[in-house]
Amino acid sequence: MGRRRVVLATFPAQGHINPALQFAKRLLNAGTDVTFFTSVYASRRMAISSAAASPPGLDFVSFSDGYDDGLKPGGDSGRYMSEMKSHGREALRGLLLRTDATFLVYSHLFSWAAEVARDAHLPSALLWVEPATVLCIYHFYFNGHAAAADAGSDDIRLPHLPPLRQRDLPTFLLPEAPERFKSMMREKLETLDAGRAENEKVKVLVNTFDALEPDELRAVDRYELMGIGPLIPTAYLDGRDPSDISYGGDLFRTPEDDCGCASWLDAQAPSSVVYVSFGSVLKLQKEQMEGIAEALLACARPFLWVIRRNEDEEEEDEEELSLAMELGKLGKMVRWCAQLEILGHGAVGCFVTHCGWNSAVESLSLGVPVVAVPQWFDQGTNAKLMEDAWGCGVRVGGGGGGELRRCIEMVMDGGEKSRVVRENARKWKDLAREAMADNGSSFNNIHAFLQQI
Ligand SMILES: O=c1ccn([C@@H]2O[C@H](COP(=O)(O)OP(=O)(O)O[C@H]3O[C@H](CO)[C@@H](O)[C@H](O)[C@H]3O)[C@@H](O)[C@H]2O)c(=O)[nH]1
Repeated sequence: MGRRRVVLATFPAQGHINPALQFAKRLLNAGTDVTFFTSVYASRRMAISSAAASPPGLDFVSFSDGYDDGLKPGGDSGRYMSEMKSHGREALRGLLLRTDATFLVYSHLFSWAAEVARDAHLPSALLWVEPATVLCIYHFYFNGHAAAADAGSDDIRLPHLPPLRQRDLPTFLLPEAPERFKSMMREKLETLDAGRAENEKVKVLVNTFDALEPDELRAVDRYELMGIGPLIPTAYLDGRDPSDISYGGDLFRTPEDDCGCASWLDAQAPSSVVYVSFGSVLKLQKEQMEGIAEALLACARPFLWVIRRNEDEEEEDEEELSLAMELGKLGKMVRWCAQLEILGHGAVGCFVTHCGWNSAVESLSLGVPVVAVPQWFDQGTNAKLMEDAWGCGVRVGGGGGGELRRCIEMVMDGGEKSRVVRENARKWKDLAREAMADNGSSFNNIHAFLQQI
C-alpha cells in the first residue's frame, strides 16, 4: 500500500497557518505525506521567512486568489473572500485530480474545500483553530438557541457551557454584527453538517486538549471533536526535538529581521517584563495605543511591545505616540518578533494579549499569565475562558489606560491574585505538555485519527 497523503487546505492568515504547519509536522512524523495548499500571497511570504528546505514528504501548492500582494487595509473583505473561494475551488479540484491524496484537512474559513473533496469522493475533516467552546457556541446559536443572544441578554444559557454575557460571545453573533457575518458562519456550519453520513459524526480536529475543554469537546452530539493540541513547536513542549523552535511559516518576518529581542530580554530580571502583542491582524486605534502607552509608563516595568505595521504603510504609530521618548527609555517596541521565543523566555512576567486563539494556546503552553484585552472575533470567548475557566489571567473591563494598568499590576505585583494566576498558568503548562507527550490525550487522538484515515 502506498503512503497516505493529506492535503492541508489552509486559509492564508498567520492564525491558521501556524497550527496547520504544526499539524503537518505531526503527520510527517507519523509517516504521512502532506501537501500544504494555500494562496500565492501566503506561500511567497512564508518562503521569505523560512530559508530552510521543506522536510521530506512536505510540499507546497499555491493558488492565485487575485490578491497576490495580500488584501490591503480597508480593502473589500467580502469580495476578497468570494474571489478566494472561486479561485481556490478550481485550484483544489485540479490538485485533487492530479495527486494521490487520500484525505483532505481544511481550516474553517476554507469550508468550500470540504465540498470540493466531497465531489472528488475524498474524505475530509475540519481543522478548527479556535477553542471547542467557540464551535459549540456557533452550533447552539444556529440550532435553536439564538433568542437570548439576539435579545442582547447578559445571561445566555447554552447546553454544556457556562452562562455567558454578551461580551463573551464571538462578535459575529452580537446583535449589532452585520448580517453577512452571521450568514457566513451559518453557511460554514451547514457545510460541515452536510458532510455527515447517516449515523456518523462529523470529525473535527481542534487545537485544544482534553483537560482544557473536557465537556465542550463532547457537547455536540453530531460532532466528533478531537483535541489534538497544543499545536506548537515541540521544542516548547517535551523538548525532544530542540531544533523545532518555530512554526516555519511566518508571514511578517524576514531572516534579516533580528529585532534583538532575545538579547534585550537576557538583560532583564526574571519574570519582570510585560510583553504586549495583538496578533497578526489587528491594527489598534490611536486612542487605544495611547491608553497602552499610558498604562505601560504608569506601571514603570520593562516592556516589549509589538506594534504591527504592513510594509507599505507609512512610518507612524510609535513615532506619533505622544510619550514615545519616555516609552523608549523603559522598554522596547518592535514590528514583529518570534513570539514563542519571547513567551518561552524567563524574563517575561505577563502577556498583554488580544486573546487570538494561537496566542492563548501559546501562553497556556508556556505558563505565562495573561492580561486579556479582547477586540473581536472569538477573542471575547477566549478571554472569558482564560480568566474564569482556567484562572490564568485577568480581563480588562474597558476604561482605558488606568484599567489596563490596574490589571497588569494585578498579575505582576506578587500579591494574592498574582500568585494564583501564576500557579494556574504553571498548571496548564504541565497539562499541555502531558497532552502532547507519548500516550497523552492529544498524542493518542492524533494517532486515532491517523488510524481512521
Ligand atoms: O510579533 C508577533 C505576533 C504574533 N506572532 C504569532 O502570530 C500568531 C497570531 O495568532 P493569534 O494569536 O491567533 O492572533 P491573530 O493573528 O489575530 O488570529 C486570528 O485568527 C485566530 C484563529 O482563527 C483567531 O483566534 C483570532 O481571534 C484572529 O484575530 C501566533 O502564533 C503568534 O505567535 C508572532 O510570531 N510574532
